[in-house]
Amino acid sequence: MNTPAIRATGLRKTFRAGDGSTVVAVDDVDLTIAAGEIVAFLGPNGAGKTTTVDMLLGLTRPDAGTVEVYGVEPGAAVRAGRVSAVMQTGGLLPDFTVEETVRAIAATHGRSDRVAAVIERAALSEIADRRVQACSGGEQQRLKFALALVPDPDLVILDEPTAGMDVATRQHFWDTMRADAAQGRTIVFATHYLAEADEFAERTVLIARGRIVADGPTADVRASFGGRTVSFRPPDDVVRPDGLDPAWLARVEQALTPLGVTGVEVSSASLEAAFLALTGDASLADPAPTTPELTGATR
Ligand SMILES: Nc1ncnc2c1ncn2[C@@H]1O[C@H](COP(=O)(O)OP(=O)(O)OP(=O)(O)O)[C@@H](O)[C@H]1O
Repeated sequence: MNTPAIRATGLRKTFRAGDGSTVVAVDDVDLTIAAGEIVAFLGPNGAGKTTTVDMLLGLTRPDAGTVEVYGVEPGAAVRAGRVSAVMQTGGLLPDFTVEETVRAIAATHGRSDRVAAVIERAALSEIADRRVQACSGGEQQRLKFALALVPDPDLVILDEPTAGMDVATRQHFWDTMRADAAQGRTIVFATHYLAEADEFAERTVLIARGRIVADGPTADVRASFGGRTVSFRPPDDVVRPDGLDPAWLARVEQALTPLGVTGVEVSSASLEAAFLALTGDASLADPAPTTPELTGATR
């Protein structure tokens, strides 16, 4: 069998909180990621995503457990240019231009040949001469992404990669990621955007309070916990500014089809429903839809 990109077993990390108590940030995490997978590491704030990513990259030493990246310890994999990361924090030099930043990092890797390619890949050509301090949050994020691509790594680990990006930039970012994955790059990204996991990851690892609570194909994670949702659009004449006609609703409960309901759709429950069921975290719920729609969940 091919060596997995990541093999982590029994990972555990605790921190001492300000009040002297112990916080278990990561609690007995086992994770194996095969080469070429796109994996979302999904969890609410404080779930343990960053701490896990730090351990996968060798930035933090686990209290217990082991991590191998392509069969070697993470630091060695990083030094060999096989893995790189886009982290939430981490400095860019404000007075450098975008291109100077890429050149400086490329030089440290001995990969000055990669400068033009990564600038193009991260869609930075138009702002190559812009100083970092004048770049927007999303542009800085793209620059970090470019820096991560400099060593042409087999594995890219991204911690909240699209934070600060607008919709179009985010879309372009993921198109690039997908193209890279199609060529065999392994991509692991931490996110608390459910939609991003749903749309871009083949596999979702759901983490809550330091523990993995679900791990599988994203569609399965979505389907296995949320039951089924039936949604349909009501006829126009029962839609009111403040909602749906309650008398009509009562009749709908008695019988659906004779009431002129069209466009009935049966779809899997959202990943969000799975997330809420598994983590009990309501902070990630989408706002209520503005278009009146009826939905009913069944088990
Ligand atoms: N250096 C530290 N000292 C003390 N506690 C820490 C430290 N780093 C992390 N923690 C705690 O460990 C837990 C997990 O944090 P972590 O940053 O890994 O979560 P996360 O899932 O990445 O969250 P977010 O989405 O907010 O980035 C949290 O309770 C956090 O407060």
